[in-house]
Amino acid sequence: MSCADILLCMDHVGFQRGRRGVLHDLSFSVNRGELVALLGPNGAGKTTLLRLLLGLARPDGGQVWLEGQPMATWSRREIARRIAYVPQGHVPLFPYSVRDIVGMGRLAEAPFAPHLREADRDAVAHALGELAITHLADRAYTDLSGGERQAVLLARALAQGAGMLVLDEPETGLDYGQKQRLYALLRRLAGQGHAIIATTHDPIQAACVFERALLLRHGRLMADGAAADLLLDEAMLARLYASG
Ligand SMILES: Nc1ncnc2c1ncn2[C@@H]1O[C@H](COP(=O)(O)OP(=O)(O)OP(=O)(O)O)[C@@H](O)[C@H]1O
Repeated sequence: MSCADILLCMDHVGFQRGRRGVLHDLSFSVNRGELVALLGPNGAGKTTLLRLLLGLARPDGGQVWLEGQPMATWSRREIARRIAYVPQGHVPLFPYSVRDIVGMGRLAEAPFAPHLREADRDAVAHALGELAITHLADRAYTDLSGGERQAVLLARALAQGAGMLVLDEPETGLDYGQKQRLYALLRRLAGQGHAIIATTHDPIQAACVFERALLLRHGRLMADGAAADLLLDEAMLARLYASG
């Protein structure tokens, strides 16, 4: 597989924790405009795979490529300008306002700026509006519900302005309305050319929202194909989620 002209590419990637193999010989690529769901049982290696895609962990074998260059050659700031990450279960330390948290998404653009510039403030306002949380802008992040915090982290990722979004179980804690807005937003962003990869534990919902699915089991890629084909196939889901 050639990774030269591809946005993000994994080429025969393996990853170990101690002596235990967590990911084995993974090869796939994600291009601009793709909306990709990553599914697999608990412990399959989904979060680990995302960490490799973000350059937060290094493979023990194979190579991760970003825009045709090995991930290890990019600086953290260069990666942050290209990939925004919404992690699982973020624990806040300080009572920053929602506006400040979302504004932190602009740091990759202007890390040494003493204040947000007008373009940054516009990006923050736009992101708050997209997630329908403008009314929370002056509230302390630490005082919000889990679902509200999740929406704030999504807004921060959006404000970052990166071309790729990596989301770890983004619908966790969101109510029905917020989930529908999230899915509509992801589809809109993909339509505008963003590449999006998100883990989820809901295959039926993912079949409706995502175009492509990657199925991971015991750290191996079991299938990579059209989400509606893979995720509405009961035999496929039974194999993916079989115990043991
Ligand atoms: N810090 C760590 N130290 C040792 N092993 C770890 C660590 N983090 C994860 N693992 C192991 O690596 C494997 C993959 O974990 P990972 O979190 O990537 O799975 P996951 O598919 O995201 O699971 P879930 O759906 O439960 O979030 C699991 O067996 C897990 O126990």
